[in-house]
Amino acid sequence: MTFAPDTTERLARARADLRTGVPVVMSSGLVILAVETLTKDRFDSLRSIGPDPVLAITGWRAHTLKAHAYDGDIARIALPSFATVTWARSIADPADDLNHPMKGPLKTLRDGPAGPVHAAISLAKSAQLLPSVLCAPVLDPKSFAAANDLTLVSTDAISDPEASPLTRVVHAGLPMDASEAGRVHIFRPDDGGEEHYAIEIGHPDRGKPVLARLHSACFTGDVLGSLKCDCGPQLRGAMAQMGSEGAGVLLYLNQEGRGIGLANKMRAYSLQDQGFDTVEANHRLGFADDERDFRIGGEILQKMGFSQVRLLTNNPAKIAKLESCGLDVTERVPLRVGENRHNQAYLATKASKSGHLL
Ligand SMILES: Nc1nc2c(ncn2[C@@H]2O[C@H](COP(=O)(O)OP(=O)(O)OP(=O)(O)O)[C@@H](O)[C@H]2O)c(=O)[nH]1
Ligand SMILES: [Zn+2]
Repeated sequence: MTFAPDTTERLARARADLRTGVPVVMSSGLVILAVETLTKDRFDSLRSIGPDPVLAITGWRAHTLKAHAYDGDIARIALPSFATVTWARSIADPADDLNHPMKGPLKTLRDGPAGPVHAAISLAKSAQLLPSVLCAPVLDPKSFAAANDLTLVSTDAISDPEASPLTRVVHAGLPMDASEAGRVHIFRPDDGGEEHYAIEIGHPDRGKPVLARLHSACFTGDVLGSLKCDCGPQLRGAMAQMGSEGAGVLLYLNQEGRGIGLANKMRAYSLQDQGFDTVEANHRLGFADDERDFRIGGEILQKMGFSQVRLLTNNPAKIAKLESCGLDVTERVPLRVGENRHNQAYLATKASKSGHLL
């Protein structure tokens, strides 16, 4: 019997720590701080630990900064003696890139293990922060964490995260425009992450393919009626189709901004104001085109008793991911609604760069 948090619970704490600017200690012997929430005091403390702290960024961000990424999809930059919090932020955050394109010379490291640094960046991403961390080595991570009252996390657990199991916490009826026979189910992950919702329409037969949609949260499109994307019309179009067929299930997955979070999506929008397209903006921020984990959708559908789906989507990646979770996608049902003059280029980019079907 113990009250001590387990590996998953420690990860949840670590994400909260990074978001509040508190360092996290990794079992492989690194103390890390997220650049986005870095303060001068903590920066100075980290430097006082010893020599050789590094600033880690992703390969995408390194590419934008014309820095060598010897570690593949991440790069470790040796911290120059003149480095300040503002300097570190300018490396992590592309907001000012066009005004100050020359940040270097940046010396990236080739030697030494990159795996733990890779894990540290994954942790920052899962905290929905800019994917950049300051790392300093410590010889005895356990003692360092205990002495400073910091969270100690397993590097292996971050490097190889399993999808957290989801529990259905409640469901209740909800009459809606699309159908009066609506029901909302709330699913909560065990790891303290975002909850996801399933909107069930009618009484879909569990023995037959269900009309289904995996919708990723889009605050700007779903709530504000943004014309920059097609999410709002897709959400309402999918619900209307389920309503008119009398049955269906829409998963509302809280993976805002293709999994990078609303703050980062708005950073991407600000870059789009500067002329970059939706994919380029993600890359300049250091993210891949799409950071979503569709295993969540697969698990919810299976927990609800569905094994066969007719999937409303234009995105072949969603079909592939559901099938890899063991679901049978018997049909792709196209969902082309909501095109307007503001989102034409966005939709064209999704087709040309992300493989969306027209
Ligand atoms: N990072 C980023 N996310 C965006 C942008 N525009 C929209 N999104 C997000 O993209 C996601 C769109 O989700 P979906 O419509 O479910 O997915 P999709 O990949 O377009 O696939 P289908 O609509 O099923 O064809 C939402 O999470 C939006 O918040 C953008 O410019 N940048
Ligand atoms: Zn949208």
